[in-house]
Amino acid sequence: MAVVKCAIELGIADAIENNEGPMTLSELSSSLGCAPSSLYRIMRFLVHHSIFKEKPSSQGTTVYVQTALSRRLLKKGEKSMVGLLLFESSHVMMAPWHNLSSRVLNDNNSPFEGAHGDDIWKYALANPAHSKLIDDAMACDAKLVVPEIVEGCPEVFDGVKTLVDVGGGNGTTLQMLVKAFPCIQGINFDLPHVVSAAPESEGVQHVGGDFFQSVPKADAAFLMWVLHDWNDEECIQILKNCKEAIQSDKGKCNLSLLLPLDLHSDLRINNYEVNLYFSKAQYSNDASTCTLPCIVRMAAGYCMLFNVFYVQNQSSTSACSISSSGKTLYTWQDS
Ligand SMILES: C[S@@+](CC[C@H](N)C(=O)[O-])C[C@H]1O[C@@H](n2cnc3c(N)ncnc32)[C@H](O)[C@@H]1O
Repeated sequence: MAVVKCAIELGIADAIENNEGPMTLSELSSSLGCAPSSLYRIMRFLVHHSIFKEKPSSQGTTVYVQTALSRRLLKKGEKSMVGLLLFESSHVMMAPWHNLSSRVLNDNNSPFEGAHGDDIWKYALANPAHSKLIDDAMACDAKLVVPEIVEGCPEVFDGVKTLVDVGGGNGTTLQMLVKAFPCIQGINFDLPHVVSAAPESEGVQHVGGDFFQSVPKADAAFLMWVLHDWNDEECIQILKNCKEAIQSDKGKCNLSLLLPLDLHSDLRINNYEVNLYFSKAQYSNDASTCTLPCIVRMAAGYCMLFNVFYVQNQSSTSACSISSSGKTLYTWQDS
């Protein structure tokens, strides 16, 4: 993480991109204004981890070449992950790792609170610079993920006229969804200090509040990178408030499921299928089960988030199962 942060701060990927071609160590070090010997050690590490590539040049020297991964380290551009990497490698986010043993010894103790005295959201309220780091991190993730949602399962937005993004950050996600589906009116719902710093955007209304209290009314609720922050009881409260916000005779509900990877490690490697078993099978013509569009994401390396969209008024679910290559890996009753 430290070396990746160093590469971003030095602007290594930007220098190679601006050069419009591979660079030797001496070209790169003079472009960045640093000593070749120190830079060599950084580049050796980054090449070893396949972030940059090394190849022989026609002049017999070695040159450094950009890869798809190193382009994530460009400071600008739609595919840049710099915001997320600078957030995760910030002093504030690294400090809790030094409290890991106290978390193991005392399960109720959050490492973040141990390091900073408050949970991350209260800390962000009191520290606007950290709040902006969070927003920028999430926005750069959204720029990668939302186009996949738009392209991969546009049908989940069919008929949705109003969409509330619950914990929507600075509204980047909704801005992109509303652009892709202009019939949708977006409501970006987040804590008051977050929405007050969010940029205005056509088709997106910012609403400040607390999702543990209530969620603004809409045809559909959308949650991304939210439930992993909370325990089961808190997730249930958030989801209940989402359900309250959606009229029962219309709309779509976004159902999310978190699974610990240590329990379901085989989920990592296979293709996933989520089956919802309907008590009233109106979604499909005659079958009592169907596979719905589903987005599977890794969340922080320890759990998976399944986002399943279903039409709320068409049927009620009584059970859900997740299977991979025909083998049922997880079942979940009484939804
Ligand atoms: C990890 S971010 C996800 C942002 C956005 N959904 C995305 O994927 O880019 C979690 C968001 O939840 C918001 N949040 C935390 N507690 C909240 C609360 N009680 N009510 C509303 N929003 C909250 C945070 O401010 C933050 O923007």
